[in-house]
Amino acid sequence: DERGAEDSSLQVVEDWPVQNLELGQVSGVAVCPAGHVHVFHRGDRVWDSSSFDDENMYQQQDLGPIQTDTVVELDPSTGDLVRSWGKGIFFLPHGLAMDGDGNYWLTDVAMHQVFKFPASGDSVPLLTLGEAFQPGSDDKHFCKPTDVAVDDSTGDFFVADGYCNSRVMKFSKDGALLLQWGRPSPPGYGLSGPPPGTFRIPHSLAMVPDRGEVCVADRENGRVQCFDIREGKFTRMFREREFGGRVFAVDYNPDQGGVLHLVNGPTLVGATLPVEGFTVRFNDGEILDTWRPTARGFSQPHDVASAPDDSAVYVAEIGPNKVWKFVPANEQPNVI
Ligand SMILES: O=C(N[C@@H](O)C(=O)O)c1ccccc1
Repeated sequence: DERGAEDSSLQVVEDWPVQNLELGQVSGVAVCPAGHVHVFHRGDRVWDSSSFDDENMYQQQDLGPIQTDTVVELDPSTGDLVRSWGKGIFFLPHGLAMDGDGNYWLTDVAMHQVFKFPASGDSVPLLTLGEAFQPGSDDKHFCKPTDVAVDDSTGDFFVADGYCNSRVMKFSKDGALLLQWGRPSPPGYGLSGPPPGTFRIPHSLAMVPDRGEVCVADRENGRVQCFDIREGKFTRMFREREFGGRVFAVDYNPDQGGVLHLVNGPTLVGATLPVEGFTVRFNDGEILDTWRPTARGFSQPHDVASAPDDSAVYVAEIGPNKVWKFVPANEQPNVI
């Protein structure tokens, strides 16, 4: 068969998860230190054009929190449900990250808040930032915060804030604001795109621990920007024509000498480039591989995750409301 020993290109694992998990819009995916796959989804809620008014106030607060478990833990090899939690807590799930202790870091765009929950899945948060349902852009408020990334060496964490702010904020492990940077991209710019340090929806974060950087999926600018974690100084950018105009999520994996996994998004206008995943070499931005779940590609991939020493890559997708698993072609489970 065509699976050569050297074929490390990623392929979707068919029938993973084996069971239908009845997920709602799948907004976040993360891999915990134990290698389990954790998924953040919206149950019966959807984010559509009626969800917010033009002051970014959530319009369905009267519905109360989602009444099904919004965090689902899956076995990495079968996709079987291991455990779920999060019933009665969230209104509009968005970002999910896990730290080296297996704690959950989540954002809710309706509540404009960032939460840390314990690995136990207990429903009492260890940390809550932002004022419930109150958007803002000062030190105590977010506006539809999108993601979190944790520096396990210090416990400091970064928040991508967000749809209606254009900044990255750095907090100490106790939630004290240490630093923030970023501003909205100015309208109109040349072929090289808007200046570094400006954003049009910082949508996803990836820690790059071995280089002391944090990378940001600058969604509507169709690029990834990286910054040093001490001063927030711009270090490098990844922006390839093949990405098209939107990059929804980014993940860093130290294997293969250090690679980024990223997913782009459907182009809103004009020529339709494929909606797919990219494996990009961190050192020079070379696209090493592109991958998609079907010939047609994704429809709305929303988050991507992987773990060191594990060749699997997981993608959360809104629309089909699925989580996909990809592995190198030469590691596909042997189907007899
Ligand atoms: O970006 C949007 N949604 C996704 O990213 C998401 O669902 O997280 C969105 C924007 C405007 C209106 C409706 C949805």
